[in-house]
Amino acid sequence: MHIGVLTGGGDCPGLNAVLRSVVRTAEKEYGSTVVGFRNGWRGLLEDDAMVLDRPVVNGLLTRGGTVLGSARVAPQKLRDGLGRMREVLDAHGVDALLPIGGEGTLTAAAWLASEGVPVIGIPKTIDNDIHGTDLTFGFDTAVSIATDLIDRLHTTAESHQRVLLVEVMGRHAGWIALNAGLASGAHLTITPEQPFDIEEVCKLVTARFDRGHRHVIGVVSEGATPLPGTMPLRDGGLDEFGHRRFTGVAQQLGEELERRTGKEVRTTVLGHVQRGGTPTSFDRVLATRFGLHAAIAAHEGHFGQMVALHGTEIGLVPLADAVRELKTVPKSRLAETASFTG
Ligand SMILES: Nc1ncnc2c1ncn2[C@@H]1O[C@H](COP(=O)(O)OP(=O)(O)OP(=O)(O)O)[C@@H](O)[C@H]1O
Ligand SMILES: O=P(O)(O)OC[C@H]1O[C@](O)(CO)[C@@H](O)[C@@H]1O
Ligand SMILES: [Mg+2]
Repeated sequence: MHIGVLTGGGDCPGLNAVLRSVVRTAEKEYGSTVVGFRNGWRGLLEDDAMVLDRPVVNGLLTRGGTVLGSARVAPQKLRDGLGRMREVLDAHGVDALLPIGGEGTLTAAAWLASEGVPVIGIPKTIDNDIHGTDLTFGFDTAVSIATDLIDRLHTTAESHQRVLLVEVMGRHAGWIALNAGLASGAHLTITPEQPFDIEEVCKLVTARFDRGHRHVIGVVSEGATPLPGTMPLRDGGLDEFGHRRFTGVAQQLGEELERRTGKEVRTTVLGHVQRGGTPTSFDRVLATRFGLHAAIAAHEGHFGQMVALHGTEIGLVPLADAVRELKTVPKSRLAETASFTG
């Protein structure tokens, strides 16, 4: 069998580990071969391919990023390019395509599957917002990095009796904020799932200083929004791929908080450091198991499916189900943070 792979969307720790795992399994267990398409779907449209064999993937287990490169392509371009993508897959003799990506890449994969292309999806994203799988690889690394950095902010916040707000990634889902907030003992966590009330935030901050505490740490998802009518948030419009352009919610919240409470506020935006560097051992293992099971599923012909973590086991779920909606943080998980707020 000849397997095609590509990595789409934002890069994330563990992508290279998946590539290594797919190649090792395909070659060693089945005597199969693997071709990689560069820069996500663009590589398939432009026939930009590279051989992926064991010498190429040696040493990739611990390396962040993706040796295949990643890119975003306007969905309409993909839809217009279906014929071209089929030609390229045929020209390479690809029997199964394994797209590795977030909800966007997997939505494209589900659509290709519905058009009869033999596809098996592999879920990746630091955001952990893919349905049908308990976790995606990259998430554990992102939470670990964010936790470590927030830990470091506690000391400065205390020394200066400041409010320190930390903006973490999370466009639609607050998983990183929730977990990094709990792990680092944050006093306040704000996620996209629950619009915040600036009045409540001010009360929490004032009450904490009144109780004699010397600092406040707040974790804010980049996609958080204020309750309508409570405070303004600049509108950045949409980018060419239809994603909302962020304008720095934590910074704007911080300015408003400082104005209303008189407390000194500083904001740190963690940004892409959350996606960089080597994956944690957890993500190395999850990525390796996803790659292994996707290669097995390809050889068994389970097309139109996505590999997924269920408890401790790796299973398969229909791609169409996985991309129907995003997995956001449920109210019950948000409620769990109540005891640690303030
Ligand atoms: N609705 C869609 N239909 C077809 N293709 C899509 C669709 N949404 C996204 N894609 C394709 O998938 C690519 C990657 O999507 P996106 O930029 O949302 O990243 P992702 O895979 O969701 O990863 P992440 O969100 O973790 O960065 C897009 O550039 C586009 O080519
Ligand atoms: O790297 P870019 O294109 O700025 O994308 C950033 C987005 O990608 C992610 O890191 C992964 O989906 C999001 O958390 C973030 O909103
Ligand atoms: Mg996405």
